[in-house]
Formats: sequence, structure tokens, C-alpha cells
Amino acid sequence: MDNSNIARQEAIELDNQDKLAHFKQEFYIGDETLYMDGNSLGLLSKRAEETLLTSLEDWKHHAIEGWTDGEQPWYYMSEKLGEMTAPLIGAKKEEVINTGSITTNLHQLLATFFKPEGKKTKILADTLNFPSDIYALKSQLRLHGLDPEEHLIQVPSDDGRTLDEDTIIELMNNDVALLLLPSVLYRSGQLLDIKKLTEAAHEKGIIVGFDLAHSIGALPHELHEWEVDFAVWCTYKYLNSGPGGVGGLFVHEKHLGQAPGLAGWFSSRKDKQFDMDHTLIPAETAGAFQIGTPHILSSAPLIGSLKIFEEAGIENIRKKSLQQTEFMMKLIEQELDGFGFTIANPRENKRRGGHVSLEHDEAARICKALKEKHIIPDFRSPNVIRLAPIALYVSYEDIFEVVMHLKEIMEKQSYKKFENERGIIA
Ligand SMILES: Cc1ncc(COP(=O)(O)O)c(C=O)c1O
Ligand SMILES: Nc1ccccc1C(=O)C[C@H](N)C(=O)O
Repeated sequence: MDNSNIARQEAIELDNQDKLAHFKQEFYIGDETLYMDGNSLGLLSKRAEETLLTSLEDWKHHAIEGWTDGEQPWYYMSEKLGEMTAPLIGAKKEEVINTGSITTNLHQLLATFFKPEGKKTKILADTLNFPSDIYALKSQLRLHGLDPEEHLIQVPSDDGRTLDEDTIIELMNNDVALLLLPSVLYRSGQLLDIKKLTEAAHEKGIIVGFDLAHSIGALPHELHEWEVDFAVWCTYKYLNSGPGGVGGLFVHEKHLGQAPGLAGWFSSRKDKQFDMDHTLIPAETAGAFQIGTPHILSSAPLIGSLKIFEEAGIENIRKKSLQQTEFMMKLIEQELDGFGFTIANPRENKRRGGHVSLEHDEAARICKALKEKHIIPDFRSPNVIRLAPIALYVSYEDIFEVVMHLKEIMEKQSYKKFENERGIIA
């Protein structure tokens, strides 16, 4: 048997031993498709579909009464989802609420926690974070009358892929009021040491926020114990809530009880909200950081989806995800040697998230060639192919197939018939 046949055999054996394998049947995907893009948009599960349909039924049968009656009362849905999400991030249920999007939640929490005072007026972030977070930071600085050129410090990267925690810590000086970082970097998949960074920042009196977009649902967190001040995330990636699915936020217990920077009537204590008083009495939970009416139809699928996480267990998901990405990297090294690929994510388990980051000069058109073969990766400019074998619905055999198709594309140079440019949505 040649090496690729040995690898196929290994994939089949790993699938046979896999205790999470049965979850794959719960997700919708074309028979021919090998979906590697669950880190951008997760797949629809039957359970998410069911809980969305339940909310439609509640609307159909209860109309306005659906806020309190019906199977999934809308008035409490964001809190219920917060409670279901808490175990995925190591939080108490009061510390979590399902609301907004990453960017709007970030605005809310910056409006609440960024309080420039005296010399402490700067925000520390990095040069590799997703642009939306940086736009939010700059606009919040401007709202305070501060010039981002001077007040936003962005930690540089030596290799353009990863960040060095010690360099970040060196930049935590007494001028810094707030630190915002991604837990996992969206391009390279590097997982930062949240605990170490939080401890170091707190020693300098810096408020710490994390963007969990690329880690929630992929790996466990201990936000309460690590004393992270706040966190934001989306639910449409690893949590499979659907396009535009409502996001979430975490505020540490020690900050609960304070008024939200951006208030609205859904920031209210639930029993007080309909008093319609013009003085806000904020919820004593993370619910206080909601603003307006919750987007029920974009929240309901998450109920079903999170039930799958409750059953599967985030520790088991992480274990499988690490084994799958390891298997994928091993195959890439074995089968794609000499074709010009670089594995850009860190190799140690404790420094990587749920996707493999492959760099290639022809990445944009290699992605197009993969899509022609019904393999869905994503491309991130200028040269990254992201491949995310999602533990809940990708098998080891799927991973084997993806790498073998990639090999064929490179051998036949079939990518050359495409332009090496990104599409409108990369
Ligand atoms: C790290 C990160 N932050 C922020 C965003 C933007 O989030 P949203 O559009 O939900 O505000 C994304 C992806 O869309 C992301 O990957
Ligand atoms: N929200 C989206 C809407 C349309 C297309 C992609 C996205 C993404 O989420 C991209 C993702 N944040 C990324 O890591 O690149």
C-alpha cells in the first residue's frame, strides 16, 4: 500500500472510533460537497431548523402573546441562550447574553468600559485582527475626541501571521486603558494565551476584552476564572446559527450592576421594562448590555444548535478538532510537498484554533479550482486558504478527500484556468 492508501485506511479507522461521528447526519449539506468553511458560516442542522420553525409557529398561533406564551417565549430568549452558551466559555449564566453582532456589541462594551482618564487614554490592539474590530476601536476613540493615530497602539507581528504574547505584554504601559484582542486570529488560526494576557493587563490596571469569533464552539474557555472583563462573539461560524445569526457578549460578574454605555429599553430589569419609566433601571445581569428588541428569528435557530453542543460536549469537540487538524496537516505535508504550500498556523495544540491556514501565491485561484470540485474552503487576501474541518460534521475521510483533490488540482495545474483574484465575497 502506498502512503495515500495507508492514510485513507487511517481515516476510515478514525471515523469508526469517532464518538461524535453521528452528529454529521443532523446537518444539511449536498451529497457531493466537502464543506471546509464552517469557520465562516456554519451549516444548518435539523435541530436549528426545528427551533426556528417553532418560533414561526409561536408567531402564527400566539401573535403578540408569543413574547410570554408559546413554546419558546421571545421575552426571555436572549437570556435563555446566554444560559445555554455559558458552559462553552466558562461563564456564569448571568454573565452572558445573546444579542447584537460582534461589532455592535464591541461598540456597546467600549462605550461602557473605555473610560480614558488623565494619562490613561490609549487602547492596545494588534495589527492582525479582523478590520471591523479596528474600525470600532478607531471610531470610539474619535467619539472621545482622541486621535487614533496617537491613541490606538497596534502590536506588530514579526512574521505577518502570528503575535508574540510577550511583545503584547511589553506594550502594556501605564498609558493604556483598554486591551482588545482576538482569541484566535482569523487568518493564521493562532490561539492566544488569554489567561496570561489578562493577568498581565490587570497588573497594569488595563480593562481586557476578547473577540471570540474564531474560538467559540471550537474550543473551551474559562472566562470567569481568568477574569476577562468582557468578550464578544458571533454565532454564525462554529455555533451554526445561520447567516446574520444574533451574536453574544460576556461581562464579568465584577462589572455587573453598572449602567450600559449605550442604553435602550431592553437594557432594563425585565420586571421593570414595561413600567415605561423614563429612568432606566438596568438589569443586574449581562442583559443590561442589550439595547433594543431582540432579533427573534435570527436567535431561534441557536436554541437547537446549542442543544447539539450540550450533548456533544465542548471538550470532546476540541479533542476531535485537534486530531482532525493534525491529520489534515500531516496529509498536507505528505501529499503536497513541493507544490509551494506553507502551513501558516502554529503547530502546538495550545497555540492553534479550529482551522488550518495554508498559504500559497496562487491561493485565490486554487480556491476557485477547489470550489469547481464541490470543495468549499475560503480565501483570505492576499494568499491564505482556510480549511476548517468542523468536528460536528466533517469526517476524517472528508479530510482525506479534500487533500487528495488539492493534490490533483496542483498536479494537473487546473487552477491555472482561473484568474488569481478574489471574488466579491472572498
Ligand atoms: C474576528 C472577527 N471579528 C468581527 C467580525 C465581524 O463580525 P460582525 O459582522 O458579526 O459584527 C468577524 C467576522 O465577520 C470576525 O471574524
Ligand atoms: N460575516 C460574514 C458575512 C459574509 C461573509 C463572511 C462573513 C464572515 O463572517 C467572515 C469571517 N468573519 C472571517 O473570518 O473572515
